[in-house]
Amino acid sequence: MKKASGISSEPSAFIMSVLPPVRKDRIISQLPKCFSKGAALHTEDGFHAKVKTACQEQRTGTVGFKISKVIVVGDLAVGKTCLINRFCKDVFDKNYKATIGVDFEMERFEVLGVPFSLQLWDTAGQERFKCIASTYYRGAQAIIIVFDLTDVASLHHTRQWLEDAMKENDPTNVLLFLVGTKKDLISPAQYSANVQDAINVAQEMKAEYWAVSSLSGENVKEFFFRVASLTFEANVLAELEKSNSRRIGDVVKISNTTSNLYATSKKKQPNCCQ
Ligand SMILES: Nc1nc2c(ncn2[C@@H]2O[C@H](COP(=O)(O)OP(=O)(O)OP(=O)(O)O)[C@@H](O)[C@H]2O)c(=O)[nH]1
Ligand SMILES: [Mg+2]
Repeated sequence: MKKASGISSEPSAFIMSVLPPVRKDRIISQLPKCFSKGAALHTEDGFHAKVKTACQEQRTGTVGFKISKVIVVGDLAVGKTCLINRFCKDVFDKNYKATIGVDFEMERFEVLGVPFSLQLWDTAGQERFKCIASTYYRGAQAIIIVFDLTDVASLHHTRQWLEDAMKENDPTNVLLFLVGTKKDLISPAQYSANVQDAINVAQEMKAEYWAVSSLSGENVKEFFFRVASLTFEANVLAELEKSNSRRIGDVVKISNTTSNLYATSKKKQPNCCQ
């Protein structure tokens, strides 16, 4: 895993230029299903119609060149590093090696024919490294809050992890995921007895809930495909919104009218055009 030290947390042209090509098994042509309808960011069957049309017509603006930042937080040893390593490298290490500060992995996808990259930031759960790790929280488009399905205290601590991560981020612009790991270590009966508690926490946070196992790989790919798809969808919708407001701004300039409608849209114009 690449060490993050000395590397800016912002996407850079340098990183874009050294990206490997999109792997065949990272091509997403349909919106993957949510894990639980009780705690999902949305339960539509497919991508938003506007997003599908924009992709078909190649009107996705800068999305194809963007790298979206995703941070992974949660208590020590809940399985954050194993989750990322299972998805990115298809490996699992049963020995615990604490993350020191942060690491990151880059994953390239192709969603509805458009290239899309995620930068996955793996942060340290140990208290003594929290200070370094939290300096990398800023600018996240998605936050994955991880807990261990066999350790109920780690579920309770997720609220604090979310609060800390949100201090550095804009709540209206970030997608939240709550992930329970080590599903292989609990019986189906234990799982059923506790799942509602986790779903309640996810609903309270307005997060999408997933339960996974990095040892067996259960739900890991499905989960990251969902993260990539929903982050992509949000990016395209934001891009369309931006281009619509630019178009309204153009009308203001040409017609030079002072009607209420245009007066409102004029506020959206960038300073340089006023
Ligand atoms: N059985 C099982 N063990 C797991 C799973 N995921 C992680 N582990 C084990 O849990 C321990 C901690 O995993 P890590 O991924 O290093 O935990 P972490 O959250 O990154 O820990 P920090 O870096 O200290 O914050 C390791 O011994 C892993 O092998 C899983 O899905 N199933
Ligand atoms: Mg780790």
